[in-house]
Amino acid sequence: MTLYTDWRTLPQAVRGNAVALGNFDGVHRGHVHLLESLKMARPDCPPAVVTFEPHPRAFFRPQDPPFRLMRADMRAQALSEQGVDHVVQIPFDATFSHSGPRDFVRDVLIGGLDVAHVACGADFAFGHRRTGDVVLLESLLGQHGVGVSIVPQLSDASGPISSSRIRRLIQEGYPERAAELLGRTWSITGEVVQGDQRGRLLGFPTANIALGDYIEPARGVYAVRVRLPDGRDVPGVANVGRRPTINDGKESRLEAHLFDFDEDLYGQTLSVALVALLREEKRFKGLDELKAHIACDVVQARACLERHSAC
Ligand SMILES: Cc1cc2nc3c(=O)[nH]c(=O)nc-3n(C[C@H](O)[C@H](O)[C@H](O)COP(=O)(O)O)c2cc1C
Ligand SMILES: Nc1ncnc2c1ncn2[C@@H]1O[C@H](COP(=O)(O)OP(=O)(O)O)[C@@H](O)[C@H]1O
Repeated sequence: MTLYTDWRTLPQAVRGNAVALGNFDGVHRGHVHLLESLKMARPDCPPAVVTFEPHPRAFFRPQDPPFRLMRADMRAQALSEQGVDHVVQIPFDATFSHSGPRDFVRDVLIGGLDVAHVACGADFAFGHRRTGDVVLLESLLGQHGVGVSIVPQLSDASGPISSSRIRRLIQEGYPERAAELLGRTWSITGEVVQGDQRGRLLGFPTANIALGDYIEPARGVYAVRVRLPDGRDVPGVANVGRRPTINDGKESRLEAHLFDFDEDLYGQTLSVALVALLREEKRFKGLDELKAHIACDVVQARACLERHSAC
């Protein structure tokens, strides 16, 4: 998979492909269904994705709380795992946001990519003030002889599978249900930063990761699996929250304690998969009580991870 961030200078290999359009936050089962529909419509063309960064919602409402399910690099990797060879990630800036729907089709899809076919969801809206819809997209591309697959949202018993539904499940503390819709356990990827060096004193060192642009999951203690840069998967337990016992936590962060592990992790990029929520974050009377409770969390997390791996 190759990632391109300038649609004006795309090489020949990216032209003449079948293209799926969208934000693809989470690369969930609905997105995979869209990609499968694209591959079925044009089995003769390599599949490509045109997406945007930052997410348009973050560009228009920067004051809103973070909401991302996935970092852009992890999105590109997940798309690659679905057989996407080319990801065109358009920088969503003020100039781009002002281009109209006709500009987008003429300049990007035809001029930049010379698309052979396009697939998108029925609710795909594009161009300045979201004035372009799928009917306009079909009509504009039809003038160039390009077909469009408008793919209905994939649904389960509770309704359509969408990034916003997955976000709600994560915020409300249902990582297992979120995983069903994603097709994989939801994980947070980030660099391990320095904390207060208190974890080691407690007997439970924790790798601290800032939530950054990620949506804040329900605060509490989770059974986790931690993917290290060298590919090792280490079971562990993590706290997400503001650490009310210590009372110095101004912002919520993720702290993972890895089982049977004693290596320096500072500066490394980890992916922490939140498997199950074990309990809410609490304010304890003191560090001894916190320490005793973390020991119980470890036992519970180990049992929980064993149950999950047995499934
Ligand atoms: C499994 C686990 C559960 C935790 N639960 C709580 C909690 O309920 N309340 C709280 O205030 N802090 C909780 N913590 C956070 C600890 O206060 C924190 O990890 C410790 O102070 C170390 O901080 P440091 O990494 O900045 O040194 C928990 C940490 C772990 C690893
Ligand atoms: N089992 C482990 N789980 C998590 N971190 C570990 C573990 N063993 C060693 N470490 C290292 O210890 C650091 C955390 O120690 P801690 O005292 O909690 O410091 P900090 O407050 O900086 O997070 C981690 O960033 C990592 O480099």
